[in-house]
Amino acid sequence: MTDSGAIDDDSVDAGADAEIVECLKLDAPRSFFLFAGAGSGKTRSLTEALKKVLPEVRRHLRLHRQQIAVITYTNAACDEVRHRTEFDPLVKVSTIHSFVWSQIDGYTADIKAWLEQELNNNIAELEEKERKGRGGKASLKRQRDIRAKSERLADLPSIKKFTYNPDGDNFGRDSLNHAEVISIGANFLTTKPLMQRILVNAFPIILVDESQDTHRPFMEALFDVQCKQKDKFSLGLIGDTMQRIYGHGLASLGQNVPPDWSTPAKAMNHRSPKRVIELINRIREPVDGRQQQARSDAQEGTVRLFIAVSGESSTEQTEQKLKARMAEVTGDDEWSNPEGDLKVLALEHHMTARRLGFSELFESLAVADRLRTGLLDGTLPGLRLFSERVQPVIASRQSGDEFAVAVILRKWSDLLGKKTLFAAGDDQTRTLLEASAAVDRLVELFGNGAEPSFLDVLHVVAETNLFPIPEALQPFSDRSEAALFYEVSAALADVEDDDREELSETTRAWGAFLLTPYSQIAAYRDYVNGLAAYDTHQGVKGREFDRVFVIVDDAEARGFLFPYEKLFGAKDKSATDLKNEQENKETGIDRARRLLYVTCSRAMQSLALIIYSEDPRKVREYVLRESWFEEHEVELL
Ligand SMILES: Nc1ncnc2c1ncn2[C@@H]1O[C@H](COP(=O)(O)OP(=O)(O)OP(=O)(O)O)[C@@H](O)[C@H]1O
Repeated sequence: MTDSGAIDDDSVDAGADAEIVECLKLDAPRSFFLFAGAGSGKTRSLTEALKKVLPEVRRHLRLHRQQIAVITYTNAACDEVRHRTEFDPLVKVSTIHSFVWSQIDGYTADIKAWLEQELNNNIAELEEKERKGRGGKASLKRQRDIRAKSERLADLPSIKKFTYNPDGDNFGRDSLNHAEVISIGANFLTTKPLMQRILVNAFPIILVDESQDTHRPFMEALFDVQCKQKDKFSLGLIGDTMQRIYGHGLASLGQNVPPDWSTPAKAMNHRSPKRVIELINRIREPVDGRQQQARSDAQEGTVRLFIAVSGESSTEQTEQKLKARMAEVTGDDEWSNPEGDLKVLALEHHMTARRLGFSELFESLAVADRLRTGLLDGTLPGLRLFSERVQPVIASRQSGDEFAVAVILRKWSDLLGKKTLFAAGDDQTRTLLEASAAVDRLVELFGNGAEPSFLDVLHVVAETNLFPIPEALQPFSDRSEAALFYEVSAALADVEDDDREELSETTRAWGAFLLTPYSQIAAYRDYVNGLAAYDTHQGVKGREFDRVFVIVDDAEARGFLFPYEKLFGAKDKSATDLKNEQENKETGIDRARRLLYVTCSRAMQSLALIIYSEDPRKVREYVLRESWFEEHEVELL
């Protein structure tokens, strides 16, 4: 080892990779548990092991029509593993939800039986609570739930096949929700020996990446399968308990690893510079004492903690100044370059929306539960009309790129659809001119510095038939602004039963959205397409960036799940925290510490944190006492 804590031999963990390859022998399979810190190359170990093993097992897998299953946390992680394993068809890479659905899809009668029992149990529980409980809001909610579940129960016999979309919302009569799919998969695997055999015959090796956050019931089912089928099956769990940031993970993972499992270990961090590794080691130390070493060629790196008074300073201005300050202390201009390669992380989406300038758009739609997932992943048709059709066509016309205008219109506009062009026969020129004039009308909306609302834009699209209007927006396409207010408030006033209430919530959300400035669409589009410099603390799990700027502001985050102020010593622990600590139960402070570990460990070169605190001095004292930072690395604003 060198003086600075770096290890001379960067291949010190090669033994772990060899151990994993050994486990994946089909004639003598062994399960393994690879749990190692951030940036230790876990994903890389997984893909390298696959590359080594595939040539040896290819013939066997083909002959027995088998595959190796890799379960990852996000679709992006799936793409990464597929890419790294060169899209080998013998490796089935999927997210947990799509994997489980692929196992249970088609077992309609069994799903019906499960759901019938589940609904009956739920209804009985609710009725019992209703008998014991008092009236008021909770009772009304229980009654609504009982009605909805009873209706679903009554509908069951007529369902021919269940539907499920692993990547979206599932609200249809015959659809299953995400939690149900996981529970059904876990239940079938533990209670139906045939399902276990089918699984193991299809996938003699299952590797689960980010297993610390993989859904508890399914993890327990996999342990059960492994225990019963260990001579034919290898289960590989990869992850880091310190990076468990979602409530649905199996908290006890890693505590009772069966003695016949292999437990390869990795000690090196290949991602971060020495100073960042020192910091994340300090943050981790009280949890499990695991410490990482830097590579021999690791840079020194820079970390800074800025502390501001919460609620007092304009965050945008403060953060701009701090980026400039980081450029100064690191000598790296990318920090202050507005187009620079920098990732800014805030806890909640509304915090990033505010900083990127699409707060009104975001807040108006985020209130509706049914719209939230689509809002965050950019799949709401009502928004895509603007983000994927209107916005690009206006930008192309404004920049004089007529080729791009034509491509967008051909792809999305009914005016240039095959049917319309065919019907126009020899008169196609007129149709083309009509479409072009419609685009002109859109562009005119922005003349003389005007700032149209989404409703103004929707009106032009509807009047010109430029693009089809998504269902959610159809009720508004011929409403004036005044009528829209009336429409939305009328829908609200008419709340009576469950369905109406849900409908009115979405209607109100779309109505409020349409009244917000259209100019916010560009920033929103960049954000959901991953092109913005901002992301959330949870959203960057598994990823890495040269420069990372972490924003911590409990007041702005509005939540209670990650109380950073308590973690940083600015606020005292509550009586419940102390009681939980005594009973060895998880506290919010534990959760905040793990999330902080995840965000800080993304940095490949330099890292800045800004904490907006009610008591900056206490924060400073705490981080110095805990040796997270040195004096010169902490700046009070
Ligand atoms: N043996 C190695 N030699 C050189 N670079 C490596 C090695 N292993 C991993 N890396 C690099 O280190 C970085 C982190 O690797 P990887 O993303 O696989 O880590 P991880 O353990 O999955 O991280 P995390 O848990 O923090 O998401 C990547 O840039 C990867 O290419």
